[in-house]
Amino acid sequence: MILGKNAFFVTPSDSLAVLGSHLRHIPYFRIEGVKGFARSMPTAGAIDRVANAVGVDFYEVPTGWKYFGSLMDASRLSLCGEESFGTGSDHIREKDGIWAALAWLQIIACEKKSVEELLISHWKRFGRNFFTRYDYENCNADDCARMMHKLEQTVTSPAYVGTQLSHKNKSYVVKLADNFHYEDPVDGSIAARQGIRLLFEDGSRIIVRLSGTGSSGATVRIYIDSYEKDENLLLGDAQVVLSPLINIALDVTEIKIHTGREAPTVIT
Ligand SMILES: O=P(O)(O)OC[C@H]1O[C@H](O)[C@H](O)[C@@H](O)[C@@H]1O
Repeated sequence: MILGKNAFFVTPSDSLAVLGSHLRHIPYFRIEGVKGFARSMPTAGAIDRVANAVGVDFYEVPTGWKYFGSLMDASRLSLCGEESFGTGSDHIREKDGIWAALAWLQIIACEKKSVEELLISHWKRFGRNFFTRYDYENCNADDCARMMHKLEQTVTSPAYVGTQLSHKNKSYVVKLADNFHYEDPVDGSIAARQGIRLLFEDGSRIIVRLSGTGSSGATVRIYIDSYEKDENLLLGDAQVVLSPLINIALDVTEIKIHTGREAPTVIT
């Protein structure tokens, strides 16, 4: 986890994106070159914009480090990360927090900027992905399966594309909605039904999936990725900016009805 002065919090998605746009400062990449970037599907889309701007291959993979490993083995990946804070490069086939902290220090030294200044410059250039994750732990597995089934049926009906979802004065138009399906570009293996994605026209996203690591019952994870490129809103309070999309996500999933939970167990 990267924290600047006065506990300035950097989301894992932003950390990945800032690393991606400054790899030229790290000697390893000057020698080896930059092969590709990847993030897990629920991770906010900040790195996508960097990949596009610098012309590097980009991969969106299901949750689980093994998907990055496959790309690394094939020399397709230089930098990867997940919303759950794992970050790494291809020097080792695992998450490496020490490497990530050292990479940040190298960038801070070269740019002569604080963590906060680096983030503000980044948001001004690329826009900002405000992000939060709601976890509902130890829910009834059958109720959650029903919720996921109903949500998938609703959002994957062809008429759903173009739907406008609103809360108070903010509206989002559905650009694409699916249950994420991944075909590994190296070995062709398929990972189907990896989580429901609602992608909006402005680049914002709602992701809903069941955890694969919960120990009892089912854990529902709802990921909110609210993209903002209006300069006046870049420094807004994250909880205020995220509030409309959070409310939309709670409505669309009907999570309170299905799980009986008034609030998540954990908010990250
Ligand atoms: O969201 P879950 O299915 O519980 O998975 C949470 C985490 O599990 C493992 O640690 C994986 O290596 C991570 O990639 C993943 O983020």
